[in-house]
Amino acid sequence: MSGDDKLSNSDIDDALTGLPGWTLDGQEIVRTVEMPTFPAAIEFVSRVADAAEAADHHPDIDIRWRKLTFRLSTHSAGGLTKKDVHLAHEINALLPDD
Ligand SMILES: C[C@H](O)[C@H](O)[C@H]1CNC2=NC(N)=NC(=O)C2=N1
Repeated sequence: MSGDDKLSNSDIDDALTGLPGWTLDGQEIVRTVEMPTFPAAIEFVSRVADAAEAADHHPDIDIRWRKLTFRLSTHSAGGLTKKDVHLAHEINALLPDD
């Protein structure tokens, strides 16, 4: 299986088990996080942007004051692939501990 292959439903379920905060929404995985301030939210987006560029894989990002929603899917595959799971793990790793 290559990184561009669409994941099966059971692969997606397994991946979500190891991805705290992420949920499935149709063909995408989604996580909303809240930062303490708007500047902190923008700084976090910048760190995610660096990870996304390094991975050559880019989330859709919704910014509302200090609340950020990240949506991941692989456009070229029309669904979820390992690339989405990897980037979701990277985004989680950038978050401060709860
Ligand atoms: C050429 C480049 O690899 C592609 O355009 C990448 C860029 N970032 C991407 N990001 C996402 N989320 N899905 C893609 O299919 C995608 N394709």
